[in-house]
Amino acid sequence: MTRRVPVIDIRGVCTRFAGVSVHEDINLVVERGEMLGLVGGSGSGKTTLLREVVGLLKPSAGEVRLFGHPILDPDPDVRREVRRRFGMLFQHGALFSALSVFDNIAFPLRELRRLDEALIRDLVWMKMAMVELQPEQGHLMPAELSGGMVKRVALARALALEPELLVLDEPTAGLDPDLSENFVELIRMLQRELDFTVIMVTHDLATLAGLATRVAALAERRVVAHGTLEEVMAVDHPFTRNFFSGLRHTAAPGAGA
Ligand SMILES: Nc1ncnc2c1ncn2[C@@H]1O[C@H](COP(=O)(O)OP(=O)(O)OP(=O)(O)O)[C@@H](O)[C@H]1O
Repeated sequence: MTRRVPVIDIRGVCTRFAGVSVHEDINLVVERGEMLGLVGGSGSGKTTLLREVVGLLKPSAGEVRLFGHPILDPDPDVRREVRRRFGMLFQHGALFSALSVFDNIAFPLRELRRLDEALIRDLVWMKMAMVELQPEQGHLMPAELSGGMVKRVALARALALEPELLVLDEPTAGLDPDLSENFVELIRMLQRELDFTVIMVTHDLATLAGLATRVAALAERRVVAHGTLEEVMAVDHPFTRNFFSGLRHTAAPGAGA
């Protein structure tokens, strides 16, 4: 029987900045269709790990493989092929401020695919419809958008190449609870429809409970808990006790599993 290649395979990753260790021997596997929520205290290295997953940062030791290939494969053709298979929504620099909504969403299509403009237009409009934006909103500039719209445009851009993997850094940060809930529902609906895999960093318990099928907790430079939300909540560690204390007092989480 052949084993399915994991979407993300983080192997023995160690990260040091100027001699200070942030990660020591991180090992995590994300299988196809999973939505992994990464949690951890401030400065525990969550965003750094996401940057290593997408190849923006090289770990000091160990490696990250996406779809069976090292994200930093020496062959540029392999790197480009892997790059086309994931989309990302990072908290900072979510949109290019000098580009319209349309051009933001078209950006990865122009950068990583050779397509004619008529096809790009159709694809951009399709992605806009997916995130409930009207075609006439395509000419708006990022500064003219509400916080919720910025998130939806950034999501449309992350989905432009029909990725198999979506990488989300604090997807609901800065949204009020209603907008946050709508955005979580939109991601959940799109995931059911498009069947992509997700890795996300979040501080928000509602986002975690609403989306994550698995959770990994980073503390003391390591993964201290990994499993379903219920399993991770049950781990007796100072970080998990503190982080989940709010959830324990509310109704059972409606995890996206
Ligand atoms: N490029 C860098 N150079 C030096 N130190 C860095 C760099 N990037 C991150 N760090 C340090 O690594 C540690 C982890 O940072 P990171 O942003 O990954 O944490 P985080 O868990 O995402 O935190 P938060 O929840 O506050 O966003 C921090 O101490 C940070 O100062």
